[in-house]
Amino acid sequence: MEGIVSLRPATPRVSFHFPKFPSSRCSIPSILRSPMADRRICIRAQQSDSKDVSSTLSPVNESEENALKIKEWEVGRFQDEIAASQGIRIRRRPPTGPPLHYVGPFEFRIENEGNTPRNILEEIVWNKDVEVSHMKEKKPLFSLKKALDNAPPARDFVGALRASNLRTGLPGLIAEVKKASPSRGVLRENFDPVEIAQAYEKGGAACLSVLTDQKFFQGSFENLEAIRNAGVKCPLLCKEFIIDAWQIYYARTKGADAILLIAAILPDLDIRYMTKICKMLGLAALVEVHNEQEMDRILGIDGVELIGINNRDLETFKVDISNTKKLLEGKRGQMICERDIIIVGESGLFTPADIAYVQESGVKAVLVGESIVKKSDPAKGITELFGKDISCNFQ
Ligand SMILES: O=P(O)(O)OC[C@@H](O)[C@@H](O)c1c[nH]c2ccccc12
Repeated sequence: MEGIVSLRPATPRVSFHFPKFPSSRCSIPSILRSPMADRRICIRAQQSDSKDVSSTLSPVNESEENALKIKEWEVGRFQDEIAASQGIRIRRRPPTGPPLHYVGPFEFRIENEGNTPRNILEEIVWNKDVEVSHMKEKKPLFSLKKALDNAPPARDFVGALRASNLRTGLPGLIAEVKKASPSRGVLRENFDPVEIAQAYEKGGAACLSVLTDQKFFQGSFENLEAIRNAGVKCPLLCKEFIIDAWQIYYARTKGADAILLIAAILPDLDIRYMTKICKMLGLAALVEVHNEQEMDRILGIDGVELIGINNRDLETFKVDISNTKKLLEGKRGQMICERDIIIVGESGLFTPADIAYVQESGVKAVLVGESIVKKSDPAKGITELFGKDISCNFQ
């Protein structure tokens, strides 16, 4: 939104065509935001070499600019409305008052919610929104698409989990390269991502998860790239807060084999759209849920092969591994079996008893960070976690 305020075309060479939305009360898919945002970047790119031209702004431009701001604001409201109707509490960006000259319903004009995030997940999402819009400016989608040709080939993430489960009779392990988290602080001081990744592979991990969020998890895309380039064979999950399809392309150019889609922040239509993009790029999508409502939403989407049940509530950080069991009971578990969906038990797993508990609940894979990354030898950490050596050498 900030960028729009500073948009000052020197000459009226840019014309805007707004999609026609019937009324400010109706719902439109949030993915419709992307063309708008892309247009914004495009316009800014066209203007990048112009001096400060604000004084030469004609009244026509001024009203076009206001119209753009109003439409973007309305689209933002539609997005939040759709999300809320699906039980999503996380708003995509801080609420702003309606733009100047807005002539919509009166209730919008007197509303003032303030711009404090309601919880940590919302704070992460708001930060990510700003971060992604800056990254998109530097590397627009067309240049990312070109970079795809030079990316290392995508490997079979789901296949690796299935094979490991068959080989060991235990859940396939996705071992997480995680330096820190907002809830636990720094987990490992001397943190060498490649060394940790190699130890995980040696210890019998089927796949790895690499956190790429810098601000809250001290991760990076450099870590992901370095692990891939070091020749680690385990397929890699890019652990990122994805809110825009652009990030999926970016992850692929950095060597990811899978990405994470979090149901608590993405409406159904985004998940449908993004899983299709993943298929197109040869990536696996791990769709993460935390409660029954999210699980039911995801089971209503065709083509989802991999669902993660997070035992940690990302809004409060409370961890409860019985969440995995709860979400797999009854009809849901049956449906998952029939469709041959792989369930990944995520977070808070520390002991062989924890692994046995989630396995009995129906998971075929687990995602583990803290308990193994903290060990001086993460390979041994895996043996301790499973209560036996699961490395390939041993079998
Ligand atoms: O360190 P733990 O408790 O073993 O958790 C790992 C993983 O499940 C957790 O890092 C995670 C699950 N979903 C996420 C979404 C974003 C960031 C992190 C996560």
